[in-house]
Amino acid sequence: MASETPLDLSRALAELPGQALTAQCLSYSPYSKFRVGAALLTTDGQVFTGCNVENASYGACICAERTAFVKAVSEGHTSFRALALATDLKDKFGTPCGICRQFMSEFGTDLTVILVKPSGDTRSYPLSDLLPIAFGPDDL
Ligand SMILES: O=c1ccn([C@H]2C[C@H](O)[C@@H](CO)O2)c(=O)[nH]1
Ligand SMILES: [Zn+2]
Repeated sequence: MASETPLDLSRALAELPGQALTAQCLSYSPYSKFRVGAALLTTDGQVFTGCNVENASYGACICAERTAFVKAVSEGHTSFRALALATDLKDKFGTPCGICRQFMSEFGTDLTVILVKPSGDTRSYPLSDLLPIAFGPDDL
């Protein structure tokens, strides 16, 4: 396969918010009614989507971000470029919970996290800004 060009990367990044919004449609959230979607871009240009999946045993709920990461890692991917996160919040940007920040940081804190409003508005942060001085694999 040909190596990824900068044009491919900018197109992949531009498409990621829409893919997170599409993934949000599959949210299984009958308890919180808080619908979340995620789209995760690997460094080799593949995209894995995820949504939050809730459970009658509330503690068993899994967030959209971790759904996307578990799908990707279980298919052999451990190198990631960006994750887009879509919520229904209109007046502010929804942000990843603490567990997800830690979970994502396992695979590198240079990940770009793209927050997405229902309007399609975005705001991006390096994961290292969302989880400074993280505890990670190099600390063990
Ligand atoms: O970044 C977040 C924050 C929350 N949730 C989910 C967990 C639960 O299903 C619902 C309410 O917390 O939203 C996510 O998927 N991602
Ligand atoms: Zn979370």
